Amino acid sequence: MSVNDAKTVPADETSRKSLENQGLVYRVIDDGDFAVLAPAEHRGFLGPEPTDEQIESERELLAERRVIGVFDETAPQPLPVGTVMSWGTPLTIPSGEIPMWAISGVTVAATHRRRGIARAMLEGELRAAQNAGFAIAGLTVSETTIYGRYGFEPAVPVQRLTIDVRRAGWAGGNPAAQIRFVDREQLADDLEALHERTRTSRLGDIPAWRRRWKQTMGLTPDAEKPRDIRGVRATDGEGNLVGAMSFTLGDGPDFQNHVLNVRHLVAATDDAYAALWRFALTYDLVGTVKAELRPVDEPLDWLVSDSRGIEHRVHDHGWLRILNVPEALAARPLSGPVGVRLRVTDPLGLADGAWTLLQIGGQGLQVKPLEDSERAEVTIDIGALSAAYLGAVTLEKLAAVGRVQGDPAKIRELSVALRTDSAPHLSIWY
Ligand SMILES: CC(=O)SCCNC(=O)CCNC(=O)[C@H](O)C(C)(C)COP(=O)(O)OP(=O)(O)OC[C@H]1O[C@@H](n2cnc3c(N)ncnc32)[C@H](O)[C@@H]1OP(=O)(O)O
Repeated sequence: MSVNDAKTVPADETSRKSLENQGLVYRVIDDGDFAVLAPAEHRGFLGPEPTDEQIESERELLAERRVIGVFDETAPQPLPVGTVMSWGTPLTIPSGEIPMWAISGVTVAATHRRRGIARAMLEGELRAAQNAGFAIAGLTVSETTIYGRYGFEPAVPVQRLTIDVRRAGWAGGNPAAQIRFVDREQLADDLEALHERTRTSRLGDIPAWRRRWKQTMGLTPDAEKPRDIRGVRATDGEGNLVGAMSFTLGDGPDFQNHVLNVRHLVAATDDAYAALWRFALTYDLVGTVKAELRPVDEPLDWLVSDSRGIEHRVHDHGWLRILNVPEALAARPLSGPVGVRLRVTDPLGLADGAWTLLQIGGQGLQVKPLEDSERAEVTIDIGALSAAYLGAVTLEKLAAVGRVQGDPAKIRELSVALRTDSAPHLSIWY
């Protein structure tokens, strides 16, 4: 299925029936219902009631997505009591891209919580995605405790950096790229262009959308303090755009120690990367630089004089859920020769099975069903396999906590095969 066709996928019949048994209506929402969707979603994420202008500004994005609402027709307000949206998107993997079913905007009204509405919506999304031919689903989460039960696990970690700039110092020389301030509209365009140019070199990243960059630059009606947001672009010797950074400057303990918060930093060249960081770390009257959603293999430590001036806090960010094991594994090249009989367990019964994985020479991976699954050499649950899919966690580590069982030599063989050249990095929320 093309990634663009997700919007036409109908509401899942099993979830529709299970919610109907509770007197609830589960259905795909169309353009006419967007006026009630945005208020329900804002309420679900503990935000204020959106203005008409905000609802209108979200309409364009919602129109591109498959939106599900759960309605309680006895409720005095017409707002859905459950929401979820999804769309097809390319996910960067070692060989290029795989179509992914992205899920977002999962909310259940506080009046209807803990009676299985989210479970029905999530299981409905996974069945719909699988029926539509997607081999993998993904999401980013508000809480880490919600999605493991559906077979999702963190597969793309990121880190938060807090930099004491005076202690860290700058040791990265004088990069050639020129840094110049630009207005917010220009920087939204620059971030969009650079993200699209570079995302296929970041395992685990996905395309963004226009509204994402407008939000980053404070150009949507819900923006708080948009005038605090500044932007710089980096250009190379020929004047080509090679990097961009949006940031805010906040108060620190005193006037000489402001805090520079990096909202987004993207570079298409190593020189632009160094130039943007040098700009941030040598900003007059700034004592601390903070940055979120940075790659865990960020080379910044090697550009400063004292790497202990940089605090790293690694945390989960991109969560994946494989829906079709043979297709997901065959889509990404494994490193080196492999011959492993693998059994995958899946509590939801969507992707379980047993296969022989064979890769010899340059022929690519052959995945054949294993007749007698008892003969599997390695057994792994679907969440653990999803976590290891882009190489962020080794199977040895997952075996140490009981998520993988079997012959240690075969576990190691498959673990080595799943290794990737770089750490995955998802640079946006979705
Ligand atoms: C991809 C995204 O959109 S991430 C955003 C998620 N949404 C939010 O954080 C908004 C605020 N929270 C909510 O709207 C709701 O509380 C939701 C969506 C998280 C849960 O909705 P509910 O309808 O109450 O969940 P539901 O009753 O279906 O519970 C299903 C299971 O999840 C568990 N669960 C539900 N919420 C949570 C939670 N916050 N933390 C841990 N477990 C949870 C339930 O205990 C239940 O467990 P079980 O079936 O394994 O026994």
